Amino acid sequence: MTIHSIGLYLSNASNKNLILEQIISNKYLKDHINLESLKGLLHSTLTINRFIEDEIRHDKFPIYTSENKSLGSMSSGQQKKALLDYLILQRPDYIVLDDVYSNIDKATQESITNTLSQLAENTLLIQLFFRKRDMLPCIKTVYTVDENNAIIDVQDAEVFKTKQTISSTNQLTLNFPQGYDETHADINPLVQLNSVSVEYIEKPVLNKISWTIQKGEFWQLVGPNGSGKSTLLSIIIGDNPRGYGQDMVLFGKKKGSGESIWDIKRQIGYFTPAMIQQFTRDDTVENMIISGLMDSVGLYCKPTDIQKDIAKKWILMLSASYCNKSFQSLSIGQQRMVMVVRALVKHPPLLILDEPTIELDDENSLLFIDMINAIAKEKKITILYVSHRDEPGLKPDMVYELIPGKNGSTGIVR
Ligand SMILES: Nc1ncnc2c1ncn2[C@@H]1O[C@H](COP(=O)(O)OP(=O)(O)OP(=O)(O)O)[C@@H](O)[C@H]1O
Repeated sequence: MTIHSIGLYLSNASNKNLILEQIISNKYLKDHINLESLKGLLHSTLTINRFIEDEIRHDKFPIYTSENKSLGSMSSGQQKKALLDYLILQRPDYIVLDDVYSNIDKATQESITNTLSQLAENTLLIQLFFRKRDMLPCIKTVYTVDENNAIIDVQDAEVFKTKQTISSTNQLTLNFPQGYDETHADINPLVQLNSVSVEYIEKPVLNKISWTIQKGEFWQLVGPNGSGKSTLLSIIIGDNPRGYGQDMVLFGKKKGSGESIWDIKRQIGYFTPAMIQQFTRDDTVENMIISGLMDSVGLYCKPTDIQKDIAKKWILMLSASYCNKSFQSLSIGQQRMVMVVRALVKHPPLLILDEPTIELDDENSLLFIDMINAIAKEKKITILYVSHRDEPGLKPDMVYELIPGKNGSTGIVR
């Protein structure tokens, strides 16, 4: 039997989780392929989260590597790779791949492409993807899904590839509310790390990292999976106890000189896509932005008129159409723009964006990149951007690269 792998090209308006559920229960694709009585497995962060819950609750560790004895102790890219290896060993009839390349470094992406191309010879692959360039070469047929989760087009993959991809308009002009950077005009450098080394139990991760981040710079932090990018961010943000005792000057204060974790957090606007899952209440865009002034998830006290006024100015900067809208009613791309504004509203000198374009579709990622470029152009807020993806159109001033080694990763500026 010849097996033809298929791709589902989604936009952010479609309900991916519902589609995944319906594929596995043989409802979604039943007019096209019969999956009944076939053994199917799901490669997704949803599956990773379920395995990690099992590790915590039931002490079960079926997925491990020579380096990591549990999924929970792996970096996000390592988790996705380890899950894929594990699923392949289960010899399923088909695997549903949910945004398979996100969080994965470039070298691993290549090896995954090769592995899946071979696997596709005798296993059905069903790939869900948001970005056209993410389509696996072994995909033969592409189903385009609309905002109501309906399949609106079935095309040969070669024909699909030739369809024009949306290109950036670069039309976004942002008029930032006045004085948004007043409170931190004279702090420079913002971050100075002097020979910072970090290890987890007997496992060196960072090796003598020295890095200075000046006001107004736009940095991209890169490095392969497991090289320590998240660890380095958590040291700067103040979320990692291994930051204590390190030689660092953060926002003009030497680490250990009596600063509180909140002193540091006040200076940083932080956004990573996983944060959106914490905001389940149907809040207005205005309340979401005001909650950024308080560093809280949701709003627990009545906002003052001044706070409402500040939020309004920021909403108008994005678009008047966001006024009085509920956050949940926005597209994912719009939600992410609101989340960046939420991170900016307290006037942080430093904005950290951790894999911000994951799961954004072609259109929304362009919108998002336009916004980051507009913020960077102002040169008022320092940006630290972490991503494995080269986004055409995104132009960081400098790149800090972590290079893994036996004693942990070292860093170079390039
Ligand atoms: N809690 C932990 N216990 C043990 N090891 C850990 C823990 N957290 C991270 N590590 C290890 O530290 C290393 C660096 O992980 P980190 O998440 O910082 O990497 P990363 O560069 O962000 O990776 P990715 O690109 O996959 O997100 C990895 O090898 C990981 O296994």
